Amino acid sequence: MNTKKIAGEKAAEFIENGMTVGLGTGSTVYYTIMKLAERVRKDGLKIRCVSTSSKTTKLGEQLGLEIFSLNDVDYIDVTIDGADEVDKNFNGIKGGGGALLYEKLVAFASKKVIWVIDNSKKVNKLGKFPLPVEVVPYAYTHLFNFFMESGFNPVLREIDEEIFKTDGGHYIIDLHMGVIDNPYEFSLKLKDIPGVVDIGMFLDMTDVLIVGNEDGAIVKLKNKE
Ligand SMILES: O=C(CO)[C@H](O)[C@H](O)COP(=O)(O)O
Repeated sequence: MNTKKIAGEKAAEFIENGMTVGLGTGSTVYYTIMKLAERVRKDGLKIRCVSTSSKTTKLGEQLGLEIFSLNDVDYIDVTIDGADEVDKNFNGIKGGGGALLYEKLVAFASKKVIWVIDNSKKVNKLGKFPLPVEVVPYAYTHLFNFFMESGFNPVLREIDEEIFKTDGGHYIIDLHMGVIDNPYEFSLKLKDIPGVVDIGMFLDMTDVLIVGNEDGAIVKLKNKE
């Protein structure tokens, strides 16, 4: 049973004619994008989309979805995205796929944010998943050393032995912290460091969580059981 598919496809049901839709990045929202493209093709669903990464733009365009730049829309009705881990308050860590900055910008411009995950992503406290920090390349060695001295166990993200570059032209340093006891305080502390562009901690941004299980999708609304 593909629980990512179950969650991803369920989320597509939240999209209605005429909406502007934020398309997240990753292997779960992939199924949402496939389903939306199917509805556009078969049912004549009319939507405008804003993408969170070059990867998603490529997929969306291949499937015939209309992709607009974030600056060309006034707002986004609903954004659907994945997450790497999520706590009971719908706070989470994202950026495993390296798209955290654009994902956060798109979420911020959205009236509603839906996350699609499978059961394995649920945690009591954030921090098991390494926290991605997007940094300016100009200063990355200094930031890396600072994180090292602070005991944050930094790892510079590489792919095929090359430094990974985000769509925004930045680098990512993943912090292997373990449990983060006060995510709000820690988030402010990190974002205050010169050269940190953004971090993969998404606090108070998500309204709906869709969890894919063997038995189907569970839809949870924020602050409701
Ligand atoms: O934040 C992300 C990309 O930057 C993804 O949403 C996150 O990594 C989850 O991906 P997947 O659905 O493939 O597990």
